[in-house]
Amino acid sequence: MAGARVSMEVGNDGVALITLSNPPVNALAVPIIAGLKEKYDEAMRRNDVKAIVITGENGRFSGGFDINVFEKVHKTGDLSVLPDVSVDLIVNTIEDARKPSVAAIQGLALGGGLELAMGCHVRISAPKAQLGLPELSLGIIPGFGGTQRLPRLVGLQKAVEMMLSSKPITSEEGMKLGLINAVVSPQELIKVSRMWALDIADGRKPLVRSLHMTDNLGSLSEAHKFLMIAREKAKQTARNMPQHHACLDVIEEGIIHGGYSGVIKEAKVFKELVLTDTSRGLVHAFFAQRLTSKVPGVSDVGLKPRRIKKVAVIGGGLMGSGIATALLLSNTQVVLKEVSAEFLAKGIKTIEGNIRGLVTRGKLVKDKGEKALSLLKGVLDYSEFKDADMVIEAVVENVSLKQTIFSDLEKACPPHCILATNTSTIDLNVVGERTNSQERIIGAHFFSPAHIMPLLEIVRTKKTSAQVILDLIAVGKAIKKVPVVVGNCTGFAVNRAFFPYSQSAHLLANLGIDIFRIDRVISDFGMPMGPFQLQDLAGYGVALAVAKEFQAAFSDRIFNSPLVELLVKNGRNGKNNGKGYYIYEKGSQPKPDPSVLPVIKESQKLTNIMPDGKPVSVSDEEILGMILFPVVNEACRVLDEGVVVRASDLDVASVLGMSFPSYRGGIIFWADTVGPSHIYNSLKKWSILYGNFFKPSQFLEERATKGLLLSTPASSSASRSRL
Ligand SMILES: C[C@H](O)CC(=O)SCCNC(=O)CCNC(=O)[C@H](O)C(C)(C)COP(=O)(O)OP(=O)(O)OC[C@H]1O[C@@H](n2cnc3c(N)ncnc32)[C@H](O)[C@@H]1OP(=O)(O)O
Repeated sequence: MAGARVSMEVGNDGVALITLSNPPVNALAVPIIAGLKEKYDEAMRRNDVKAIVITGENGRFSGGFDINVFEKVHKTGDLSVLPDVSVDLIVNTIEDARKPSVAAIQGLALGGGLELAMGCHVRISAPKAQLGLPELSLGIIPGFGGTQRLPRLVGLQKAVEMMLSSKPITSEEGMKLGLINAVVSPQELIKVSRMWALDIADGRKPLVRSLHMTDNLGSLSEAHKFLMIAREKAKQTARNMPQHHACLDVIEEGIIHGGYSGVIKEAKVFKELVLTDTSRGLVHAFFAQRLTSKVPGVSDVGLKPRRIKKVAVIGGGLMGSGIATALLLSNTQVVLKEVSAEFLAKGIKTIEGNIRGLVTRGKLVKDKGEKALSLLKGVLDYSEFKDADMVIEAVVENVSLKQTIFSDLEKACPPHCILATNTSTIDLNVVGERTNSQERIIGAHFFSPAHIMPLLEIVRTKKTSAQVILDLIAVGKAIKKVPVVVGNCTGFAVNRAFFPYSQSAHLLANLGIDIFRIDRVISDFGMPMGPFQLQDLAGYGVALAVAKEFQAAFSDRIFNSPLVELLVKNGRNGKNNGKGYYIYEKGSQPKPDPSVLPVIKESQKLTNIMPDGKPVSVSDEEILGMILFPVVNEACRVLDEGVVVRASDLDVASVLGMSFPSYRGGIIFWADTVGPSHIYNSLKKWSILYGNFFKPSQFLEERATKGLLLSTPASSSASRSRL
């Protein structure tokens, strides 16, 4: 890895300062690990070295083992590229050395970075450093002794919580828990660490090997009981993922047979987990998410994002107030415009509710909440728009209303102001038809609730300028969203790719397959809920409106199901009125409602698509394919038309916008795991049996017949770019 190096300076005090340097996060790449070993060997040999301090360059200790190495293993299957760090470096070279080591932490010590620090005899930290073991979020477990040392330092309960949640704590909290020995100012960090190292070397302070500690572990029976509860919880929260149970097993090994046994088992299980599909999917998702803001022609042409100080939001409904909340929380001044005092008051109340709700749930400190609210101003006209840097329009989906607003905006806003719309259905070229500002018109497609859902689809037209796209990417990141740049088409990327999702569910229901079985198969796969429960939640009005949009745009591959209309006719309105496919009662889980079955029968009678009038007989695997392969098929068209920059952007969008399980890597990554030719052959078979809805797209057919993965980039001439 270019630029990765480890340096060592030996001071007159006899302390060797070892510095890790591998920008931007000092990841423990293979050359860094080799460099550390080499410097340690030198420090041990030299008589003028009494003690060692390890630190990281540029205010960061280390972001952990180099995740690129996992990607390499995933591509080659070759585990030999994983160096033996746990025993050879951390136990033998650092922890069991004759000379003491102190970790001087700043910024972050995550994963292998924290494990390296825990192998040292003392940890001194600057304030507000992030400390954590997020390995489970990559489908693996800590592999440099973290499963053993963390419980010994902070206690079993806290250690399990930190590992299973993958969430970091601050150095201040670490100090309270016993993970950190002292929190000092950044200016004093190295000085205090050197002194502490010398105090140990000269016997004034004890040398503590955390792997040998036992006093924080509690009794064996308490540990057993706690781990049993943790396993039960993991069954619910981490379905389909092996790393949570594996982590608990490895922790238990160390509690029963001692830390060193635990370290040995950890290393073995770590290597096994690296090869799982879960790790492949999660590592892919990690890099894919970081790639979305790299947009050719936008982020690589030397442009710098402009500062967006003031944003005007038009419309204080659910979306507008959610968007305003997200902006306020990132310290942006927001002007909220509504058409009447009554609507404005309602919008402001929703924003206040959003922010105070975060405070109540402990997700935001009160002062920050109040500061955010102080940045909000409600208005009824455009006078405050004269110095706005960006406007986000979030009114109802009405073409002529939006056109009027955009032509008003052109007059009310300064020429540099970005004009964004949150439309999820209307063509952006049509929205800006009555303006001469096409280059600064852009889509900012948030997902509801906008202050919580992490995806932001940035919709560009052929005329949107690169500067405006870059600015919106920067705003998206500032408000903690993951921006994905997409082209202008019905449904954009996520809603477009997933429109067949509920359609196929309806098609199966009309073929006589039990809807509750369909939902179970889909939630077993890892979606948060099945398509019917999702429809109940979103509301039938939304289902009907969305179906209409897609019917108009893609009439060649639509299944027209009368079911939702029949439900509405029968007084059902989903979760809204407590009566949908499921029964909704306060305080209990939704229960399948048998009284919906006659309505489904009526729909089956109307569509009359069951072969010989009899329900079709299919396996669970076929149900999964019949629901998700049409989604893959439409995702292929999205790729073919160049609606997304790259296949992995669609993976990220599917995970963050549709809650497709991240451990399956995203819709295209998963499809490539299943195999394009299997998907193609299945769709072809079903299209013969059940019609055009399943007909494979040209892109899928080509990939399948040529034996190519769907994620393989198309040659630029072959794809019909919308970007
Ligand atoms: C054996 C061990 O137990 C196994 C391990 O240690 S596994 C690794 C455990 N560590 C982690 O999971 C941390 C992963 N990293 C992160 O969460 C975040 O990157 C961070 C909190 C460190 C920094 O976040 P942020 O400042 O927002 O920067 P972010 O954009 O995420 O990352 C900056 C760059 O560093 C890279 N990076 C971050 N951590 C990395 C790592 N551990 N290895 C390789 N690259 C890493 C990112 O890919 C990104 O690269 P890019 O600029 O080319 O896109």
